[in-house]
Amino acid sequence: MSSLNNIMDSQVLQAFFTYATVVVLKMMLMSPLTSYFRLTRKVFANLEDTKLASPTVDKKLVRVDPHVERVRRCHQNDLENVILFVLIGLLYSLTGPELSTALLHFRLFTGSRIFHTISYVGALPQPSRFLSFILGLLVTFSMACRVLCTTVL
Ligand SMILES: N[C@@H](CCC(=O)N[C@@H](CS)C(=O)NCC(=O)O)C(=O)O
Repeated sequence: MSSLNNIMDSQVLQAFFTYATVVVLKMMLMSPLTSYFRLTRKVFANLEDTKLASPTVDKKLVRVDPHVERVRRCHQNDLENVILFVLIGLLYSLTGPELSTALLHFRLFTGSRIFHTISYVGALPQPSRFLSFILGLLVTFSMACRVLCTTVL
């Protein structure tokens, strides 16, 4: 129990919890954002959902809209990247990295995912989205290398 307390006292772990929560909260925002676009653009995924916008069930409201699909793809991309960051980041935090190095990793990843969302939802010109995606991927990769170096070597 006392070793668990020692682990929880780690500044790196506390920083990781903070940044992981920020990036997960950002990802959680994508669902309400999708709903916002569905309601304002009257675009629904299921027949029964159309009643949210029209008094009767309306088949015409079940359709695909480019704006809704853009937000959905952005959410999907978060799922492909944020979950890996949370998993690898936790292992990385347990390897005892320098606080400054760990903070650099966590901040770069969080910033890259926020910028990825802005560039995707805002349809900014490429390579803005690509660069933010690759930065986040490299950060996760760097943390994974540290985990493997600590455990294998
Ligand atoms: N699953 C992704 C893998 C590659 C990736 O994540 N690329 C970034 C930078 S171009 C992206 O934002 N892809 C758009 C997307 O996932 O919808 C894809 O199909 O594009």
